[in-house]
Amino acid sequence: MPESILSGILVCPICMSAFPSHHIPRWQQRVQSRKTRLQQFVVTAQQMQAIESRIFASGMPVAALMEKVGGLIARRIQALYPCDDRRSVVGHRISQIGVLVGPGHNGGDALVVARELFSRGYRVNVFRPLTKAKSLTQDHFQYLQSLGIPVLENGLALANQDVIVDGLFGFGLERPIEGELKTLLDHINSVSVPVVSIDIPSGLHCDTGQVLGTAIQATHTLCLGLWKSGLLQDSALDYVGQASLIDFDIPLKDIEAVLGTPDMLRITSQSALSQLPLKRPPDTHKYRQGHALLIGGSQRYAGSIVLVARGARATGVGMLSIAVPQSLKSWVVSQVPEALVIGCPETDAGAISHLPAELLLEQFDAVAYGPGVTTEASIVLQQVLESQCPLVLDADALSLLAQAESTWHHRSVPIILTPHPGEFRRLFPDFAQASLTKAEMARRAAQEVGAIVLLKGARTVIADLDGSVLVNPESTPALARGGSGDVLTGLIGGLFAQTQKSEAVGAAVWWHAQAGRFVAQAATEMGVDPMTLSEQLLPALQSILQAEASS
Ligand SMILES: NC(=O)C1=CN([C@@H]2O[C@H](COP(=O)(O)OP(=O)(O)OC[C@H]3O[C@@H](n4cnc5c(N)ncnc54)[C@H](O)[C@@H]3O)[C@@H](O)[C@H]2O)[C@@H](O)CC1
Ligand SMILES: [K+]
Repeated sequence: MPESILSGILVCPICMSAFPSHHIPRWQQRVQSRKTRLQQFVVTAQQMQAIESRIFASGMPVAALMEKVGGLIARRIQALYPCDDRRSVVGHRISQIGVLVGPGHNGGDALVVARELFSRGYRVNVFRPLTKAKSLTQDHFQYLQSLGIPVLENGLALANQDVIVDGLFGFGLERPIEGELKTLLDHINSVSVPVVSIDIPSGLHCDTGQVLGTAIQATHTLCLGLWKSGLLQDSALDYVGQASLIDFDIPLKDIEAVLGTPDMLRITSQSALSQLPLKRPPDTHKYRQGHALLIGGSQRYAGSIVLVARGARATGVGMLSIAVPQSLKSWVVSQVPEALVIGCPETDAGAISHLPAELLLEQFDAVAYGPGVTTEASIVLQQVLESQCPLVLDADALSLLAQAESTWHHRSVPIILTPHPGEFRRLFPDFAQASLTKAEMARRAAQEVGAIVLLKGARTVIADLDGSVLVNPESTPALARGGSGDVLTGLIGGLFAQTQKSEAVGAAVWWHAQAGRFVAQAATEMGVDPMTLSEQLLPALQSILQAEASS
């Protein structure tokens, strides 16, 4: 497909779309769209079993599926760790692979992988710590022995391999790993041999991501078929390593039959880019592009409101108003010259005491309130809650909200809460339980109060009022830094003012995380300060759009 370059963006010469790929053949589009949708689904062990049962009931033999999956895993491992054929000195080639085999079908997969890699020239050593096995797994083991593939007597010898394949337990793990097995896994974790885990790192709970006794710290996790919920939990991140999906062509109809309207979805580039960049009608004017009001700042935390404003500015919002303590007004004007800055009466400590009566909140399409306001600003909270305006509440506003009466619950106009885990605990003590996943905590909170709840973390989740949850699967620890949340609040406020759609919240979270990754790549994780982050929001988005257009 020929492409022309306009202002540095790859565009289709036929219709000038930034996505020339839409002219690819229909069958290819169907395959592409299936792959895109597949990346969005998240399942529990029970749901995966139900999907698997449907496939088997439709006639797919269990052994055939295992063979197919094992072959795909072997190919991926071969690409990650090419075999040392002694003819090449390029790349990280390896010769010895140790395969840890469990009693169930995760172990069966591992045995197919072992056999395939053996046939492709790798030296393979298998270790099977538990002798009882499901019959298919046992059959594979018997065949593997007949091929002369060595079986290790002692699992500690796995530490001498170039790479370890972990096929001990998958989604069938049902109790904590103890005794000799625990010693073995702890030993594997203590040596610096790369580990590729099949489906999930052995020891992680498939649904909650909690460690049952101990768990493998994988270098790569090759998740089979559909993303398992446990891999998307903050607590799993130390174990999962680099995670990717092995698509073994599960029919969409079986996924849809089991998941129905999915109650949890991963945010993907494709889903976020269906929102971003926001489309502007050619004949638009500034008042049609949303008017956002940002309320924040105090003498003590003066800079936060500027970071919010810089986030909002990147969204292209038509009009930006900013309410700050009177004493900060001229400085904020100098930082955000395009904004209408409103000086508010302030307390002795330099916080906003109340919003001026002439400031009509109803004229705004969204109000973002909270960063830097201190916990003195409780009158302002009442004023914004009583307005008929969509609200984004963050930072100190959430601490104030935790002390407020519950009259704001199920407000008729949207309200978006953006707590980090500490703020969430103060707001929703009943739902902040270690036994619940973050998604479940956010879901219960959202339904209890009738608000969109964005619970921050390494894997931020967003719960909507209808019980659905989005999880952002890619981010960077570089964003764990004072002020980066202010930029996010601005992004949400700016996007929501223009769209009035809850999808804007997921798009903002994705954009913020991708910008963090973009800056970290150019300037290391240390370089992701909130000012730089806010400056790079648009270059990051542009770079992703270009990559998508040329792929
Ligand atoms: N879902 C799918 O569509 C597919 C799944 N496959 C594989 O099958 C796996 C699931 O297989 P299984 O259901 O057999 O489960 P697992 O292979 O995870 O293991 C279950 C076995 O381990 C035992 N076990 C559980 N916890 C234990 C513990 N703490 N200590 C000792 N033994 C313990 C159980 O009694 C059972 O025998 C997946 O993770 C995946 O690797 C693939 O083969 C093909 C397709
Ligand atoms: K595993």
